[in-house]
Amino acid sequence: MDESNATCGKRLASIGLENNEVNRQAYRQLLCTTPGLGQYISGAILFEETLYQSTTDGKRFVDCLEEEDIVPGIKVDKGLVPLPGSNNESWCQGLDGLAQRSAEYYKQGARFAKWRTVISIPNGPSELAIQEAAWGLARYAGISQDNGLVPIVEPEVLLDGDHGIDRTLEVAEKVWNEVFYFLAKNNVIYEGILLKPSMVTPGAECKDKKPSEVIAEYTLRLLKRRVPPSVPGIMFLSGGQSEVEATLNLNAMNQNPNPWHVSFSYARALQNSVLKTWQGRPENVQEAKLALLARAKANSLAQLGKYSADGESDEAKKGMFVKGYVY
Ligand SMILES: O=P(O)(O)OC[C@H]1O[C@](O)(COP(=O)(O)O)[C@@H](O)[C@@H]1O
Repeated sequence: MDESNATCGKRLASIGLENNEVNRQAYRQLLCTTPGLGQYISGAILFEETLYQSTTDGKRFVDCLEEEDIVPGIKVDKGLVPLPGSNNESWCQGLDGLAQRSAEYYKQGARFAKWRTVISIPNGPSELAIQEAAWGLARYAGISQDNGLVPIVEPEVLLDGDHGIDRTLEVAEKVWNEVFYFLAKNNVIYEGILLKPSMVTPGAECKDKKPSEVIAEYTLRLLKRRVPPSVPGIMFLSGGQSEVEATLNLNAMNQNPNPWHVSFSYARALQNSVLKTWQGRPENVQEAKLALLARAKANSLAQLGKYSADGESDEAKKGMFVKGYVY
């Protein structure tokens, strides 16, 4: 639930709400005060505004989460900007002043951090963009650990493009190669990081769609080739997949043993039916909380390999990919 204000605005616009602090607070309040959520969710990434925000009754969101045994985290990157000298690619800002900000976030209750950068397959990816993404993630990870925060390392390989699944695997291998190279150079402790990768899927516009079993097989192949077993957890992003697709893919990955805890850190694939149920109306809040619990439970089962899609709604099966989506 760490959407930057611009991204949160897109989510609110999808249900006809204005992007202002009151509406963002109302939405985050719905999420943070869902009783029982802690049975299925162990951490929540917050945007800076939310870390310092309270409910309308004056209770800090951080305290609401802690009561549910949900560990609060903080998105620390400052977003994407064009990367000069590249093929219309981007780089992620936020290293300046990061040590001081991280120390402040820790005081406010954050115990982990997130930095999201992106790699575009149709635009290259150029060596420069991959190196820049990897270096930024590694520098951020070192600074986070130095300030007591567990860094989530997120180089998102975007879904955009008509390439097949083999091309995604090839690019993802390159990206994780560089990421671990620079993590090592920065003396980052592997036992104290979490990864947030994209699943290895065909591009969104590729005609050759693949079933969950194949996506799971490719994604695990990537992880086994590139991720040391000392890394404790892999929390996937959903990247525009439908809620059901993201859950089925995670479930398929957990059908067989692997050295990590393979789980989820979804935004859209947890929140879509919640938003659609809520519609910004106070009378829908209870039902929206139930929708959140249902998605959280489904993914909690999937990280044990025990999920079945029987009875899922049509809304949950709708894809959320938007071509050229810029956060
Ligand atoms: O905060 P940003 O940079 O706008 O990122 C957008 C979203 O990307 C994520 O990292 C992954 O989201 P999805 O699961 O929707 O792909 C979220 O945590 C975040 O809200």
